[in-house]
Amino acid sequence: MRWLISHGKTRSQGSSEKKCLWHAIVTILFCMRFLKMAVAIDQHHGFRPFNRSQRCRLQSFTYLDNNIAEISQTNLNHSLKQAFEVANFHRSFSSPCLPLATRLEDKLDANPTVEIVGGHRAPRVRALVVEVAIAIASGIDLMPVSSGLGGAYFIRNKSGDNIAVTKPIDEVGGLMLGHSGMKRSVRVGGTGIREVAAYLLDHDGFAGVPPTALVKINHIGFHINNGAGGTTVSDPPSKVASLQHFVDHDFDAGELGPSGFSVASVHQIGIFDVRLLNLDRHAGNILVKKNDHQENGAIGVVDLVPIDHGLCLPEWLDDPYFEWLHWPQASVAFSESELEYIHNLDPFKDAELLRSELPSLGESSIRVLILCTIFLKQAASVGLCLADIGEMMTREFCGGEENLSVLENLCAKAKASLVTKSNDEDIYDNYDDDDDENSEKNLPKKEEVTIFEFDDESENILNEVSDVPQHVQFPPKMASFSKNPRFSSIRSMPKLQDAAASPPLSKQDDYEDGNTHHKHTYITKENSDNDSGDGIKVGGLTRSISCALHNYNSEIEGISLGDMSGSEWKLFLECFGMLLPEAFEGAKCMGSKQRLGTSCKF
Ligand SMILES: Nc1ncnc2c1ncn2[C@@H]1O[C@H](COP(=O)(O)OP(=O)(O)OP(=O)(O)O)[C@@H](O)[C@H]1O
Repeated sequence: MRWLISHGKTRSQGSSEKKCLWHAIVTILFCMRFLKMAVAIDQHHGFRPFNRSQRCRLQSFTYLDNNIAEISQTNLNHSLKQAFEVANFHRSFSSPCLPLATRLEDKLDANPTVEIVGGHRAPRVRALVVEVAIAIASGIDLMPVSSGLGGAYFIRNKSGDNIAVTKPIDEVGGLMLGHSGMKRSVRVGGTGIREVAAYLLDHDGFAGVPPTALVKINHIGFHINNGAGGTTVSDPPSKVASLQHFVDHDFDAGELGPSGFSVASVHQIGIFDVRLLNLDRHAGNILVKKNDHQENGAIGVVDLVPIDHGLCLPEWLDDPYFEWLHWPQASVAFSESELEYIHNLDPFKDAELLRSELPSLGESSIRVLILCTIFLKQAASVGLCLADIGEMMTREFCGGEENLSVLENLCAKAKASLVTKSNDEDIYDNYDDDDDENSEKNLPKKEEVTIFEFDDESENILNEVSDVPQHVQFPPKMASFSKNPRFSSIRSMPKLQDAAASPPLSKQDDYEDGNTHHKHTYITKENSDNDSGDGIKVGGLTRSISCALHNYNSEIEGISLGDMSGSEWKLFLECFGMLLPEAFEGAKCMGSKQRLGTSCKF
């Protein structure tokens, strides 16, 4: 190797410098292949010629080899340099043969330390994983992040610079996998996949979501819950986690306030949040990078970087949190290029992307994306601004009561008309009351869905987590109607309880949507005595919602989109589309100028 480097260097002084550099790289790749074979032999056969540190070095080269196509020329040189440093080639590989690994640190090396398990096709993630793999191979420690709700770690390179942030999916706020998380509509264990979905959906880096992947990562520094609330090192954990590129920043938006932010940067994040129905866009989740200093020392141009997308794409329409909603920039009309970007969004293509890249993301969440994107496109096309749109999606507190958002009301109305249409067409003839009595037989047992043991096999973990939402649909508990005077047309809608906001009509309902085929088990129990509270009238039938999983049943609110068959969903979208123009008229009554006033400048 030494010869190789010096050979490359000497020749590179001549005219064919570039050619020689590539010659050296190709030769190195050749050597890597050889080393890779050695690693394979080392891992899969009883004969283990390498000790721990040698194995680490070999792995760092193997990662580089596997991912070399993804790395740009600059990164390649940098990564090669780092890999050489890690490998520390002045030490010989001709170590004596060692006995089978018995030490803990040797056990750790039995598997690769970082492996992509979701979002393979996303740009720039392989380079990120290579960098992290090299850092881990060099023996760095994980640094728990002090801010946030816990469960995040910084990963540093050998020089001590942060290069990535990783969040194991089982460490969110100490909650159990599969249970309701910080928001009921996103389960614990479902946040990592949403972080990756957000990156995949941020086409052309429009909002600036940092490269993110879902990985299986093996590091002794992870917190292990051993059941007794303590940490043990006897069984080093292999965890599924989101892995995100670390973005150098100076503040978060909460520390600075919005006055220095450009209209475009606020719009880009806002448009993104609307599409994905982000429930958690608080100011701490917007990083701020200074670009410029004004003469008076004030902060000039800044870049905004959105992070923490674990609470996007909920399983049903939930109440989003948009920090930017009352920032003046949100009331400025969209620019031509923003309108073009919105116009070019294709929600069905996005849905396909998620289905193919992240198959364990539930269909109900994908429908939320489709619906919100359609809403955004239509709203922007009639001239609504970001603040108008965000307001229509946000619930309103009125007299101590939470009212459904305008968007939710529109969906409830569309669902109600769907039921009416469906009844007219007699599509529910197959509904059988007798079957309903047996419905609980079809339910997953309580333990099956409430207990999620962490498993070494990441795919199993992801499937377990995703199984819950796919089998159990929670019919919405309806809140009262929006009383927002801006949306007079919505106010005239009937009360939801009477409007039959579509609880499921059969225990099992297959639907086809695009290339996928889904089966849902609904949880219903007939109770004709109860037509108040949870009782919802549907086409003359009144049912109360009985859920075997009591801890999930209480306080669940929101309109579910996942409980419709494929044909119902199509019909629903049609109805929804027809309701939009009238709703937008109401929103337009109050123009952005009125909200902004005249003295507002950026
Ligand atoms: N990509 C990143 N680049 C730089 N810093 C980051 C990045 N991601 C997270 N951080 C830092 O880590 C902190 C915690 O991250 P994050 O907000 O994603 O975790 P969290 O535990 O979900 O927090 P919370 O839910 O309270 O917002 C952030 O406040 C930020 O300082």
